[in-house]
Amino acid sequence: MMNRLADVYRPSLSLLTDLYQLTMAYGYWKNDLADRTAVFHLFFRSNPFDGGYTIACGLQTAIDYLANLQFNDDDLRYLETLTGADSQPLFENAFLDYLGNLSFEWDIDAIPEGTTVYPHEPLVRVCGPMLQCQLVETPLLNLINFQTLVATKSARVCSAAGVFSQTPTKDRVIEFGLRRAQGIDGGLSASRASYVGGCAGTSNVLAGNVFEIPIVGTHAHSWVMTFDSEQEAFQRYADAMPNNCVFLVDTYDTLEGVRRAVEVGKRLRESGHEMLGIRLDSGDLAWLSIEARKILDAGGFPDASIVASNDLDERLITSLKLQGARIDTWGVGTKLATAYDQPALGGVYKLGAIRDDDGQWQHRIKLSEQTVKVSNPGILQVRRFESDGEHRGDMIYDELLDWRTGDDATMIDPADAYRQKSFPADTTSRDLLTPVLRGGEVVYASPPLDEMQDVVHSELQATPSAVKRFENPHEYPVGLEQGLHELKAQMIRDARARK
Ligand SMILES: Nc1ncnc2c1ncn2[C@@H]1O[C@H](COP(=O)(O)OP(=O)(O)OP(=O)(O)O)[C@@H](O)[C@H]1O
Ligand SMILES: O=P(O)(O)OC[C@H]1O[C@H](OP(=O)(O)OP(=O)(O)O)[C@H](O)[C@@H]1O
Ligand SMILES: O=C(O)c1cccnc1
Repeated sequence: MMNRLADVYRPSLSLLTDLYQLTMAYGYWKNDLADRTAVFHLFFRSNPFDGGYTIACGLQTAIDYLANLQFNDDDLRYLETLTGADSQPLFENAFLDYLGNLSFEWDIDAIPEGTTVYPHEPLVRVCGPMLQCQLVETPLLNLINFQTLVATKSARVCSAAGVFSQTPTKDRVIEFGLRRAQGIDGGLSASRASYVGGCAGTSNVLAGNVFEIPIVGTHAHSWVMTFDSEQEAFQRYADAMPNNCVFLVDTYDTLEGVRRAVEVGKRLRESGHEMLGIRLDSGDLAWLSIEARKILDAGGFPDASIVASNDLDERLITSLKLQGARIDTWGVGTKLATAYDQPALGGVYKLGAIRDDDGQWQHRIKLSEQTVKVSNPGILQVRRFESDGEHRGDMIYDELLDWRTGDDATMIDPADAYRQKSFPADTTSRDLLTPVLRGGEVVYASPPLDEMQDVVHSELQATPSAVKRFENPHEYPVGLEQGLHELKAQMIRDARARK
């Protein structure tokens, strides 16, 4: 059956899940476990891009999804058609009625967008009826994994360009990735996450409309190729759009192109408009930008921007900067929007605790051959310690255990119990997980995207520079609170003894 795109991107997203969430939901319902209270954590196990940090992103999208989640009649009619191996319906009608009448009750806490986050830290904590927690595993991972990945890439690209430098520069990064993005939502989500991560704008007009992100556009080679000469192409563009003139100068001979842009720019000025700049899209971008800068300055255009594009990423930008490139606007497409060198963040969603028949919390753990992959039990929170304006370490602690704010804190590396770090009780600290839903109602007002960018900026200012470097970054200290570490070790011993 062929659907129009407008039908596929539907208002109800309750079917945007893996079937196994629904088979488990059915199982919980059949076993009278649907309403058993449980807590799950969404976390990842390693920073992307061999980097030292990650930028949390996608929460507002996730909240929007959760706040509007419902199984409508169309969804239920589809689920009714599903059959098992014996050709009998997969789900009883009474279960589908139950889904249709579900009123969601989760308490959800999450780390605000733009915050630096690290492996093993819960980005989202979902507490509520087991069935309801289970249902949202796949969509939460879908929404948070990708945007967190792209926001991290964006922060890296923007750092390389100097966007976050202490001494302000003119540098800005524009995201140009829509044509190479992973489909419609890949493009839209990438534009949002790129903006949160520090980009100044996007070429994606739909993202501009949906997220109120500044949009930016120059012109392509086809424009220049349409006319008999480059000079004519620039002039006709200036006549048509005098208030948005960035000329792409590399169709034939780049430096000749810059000289022609200057000529057209002078005529434009006579008509009361200013040429905004030129764009380089091939050749040696360092050398060409240096030469182009000289031509623009000598021609009376010291404020004209030099935009560069062509397979740029954080490493290439770093190299171009070291070569003295005079580029001030970095157009970054494919490598940013597709998170080219690491196409997925390996975020996972694991059960941390469940209430028993007597209402007592029972810790839960998932074993693995690799110690670092063993999940953390409990109702987890993250405490970030800071001193002298710098982040010093994050401690994952269990709200069910005895550690309390104001106690001395000792944390233990989950991958190596011999690595410990302590913070005296008077160390400045804050909890990262913040209430976002209570009893299914949204209690958190997402800040505007501009403010999320500011969070990225201040978070990176406070991140040790050794953690931020691209090559062999220093591992930021993240540990388990001592009591949690001991509980986990005991649970691992008990579970292995049971095998
Ligand atoms: N000075 C430089 N130092 C390092 N890499 C550079 C430099 N200048 C350009 N590059 C990068 O080198 C790669 C190749 O660029 P080049 O223009 O030679 O090839 P191209 O992309 O095939 O060109 P075209 O778009 O004309 O086909 C691009 O990723 C570009 O960004
Ligand atoms: O290189 P990216 O970071 O993805 O940036 C976007 C690219 O898209 C456009 O050209 P396109 O790639 O369509 O064609 P071209 O390579 O022939 O210029 C533009 O000129 C950039 O080069
Ligand atoms: O506006 C541009 O220059 C642009 C937009 C998308 C992709 N490449 C370039």
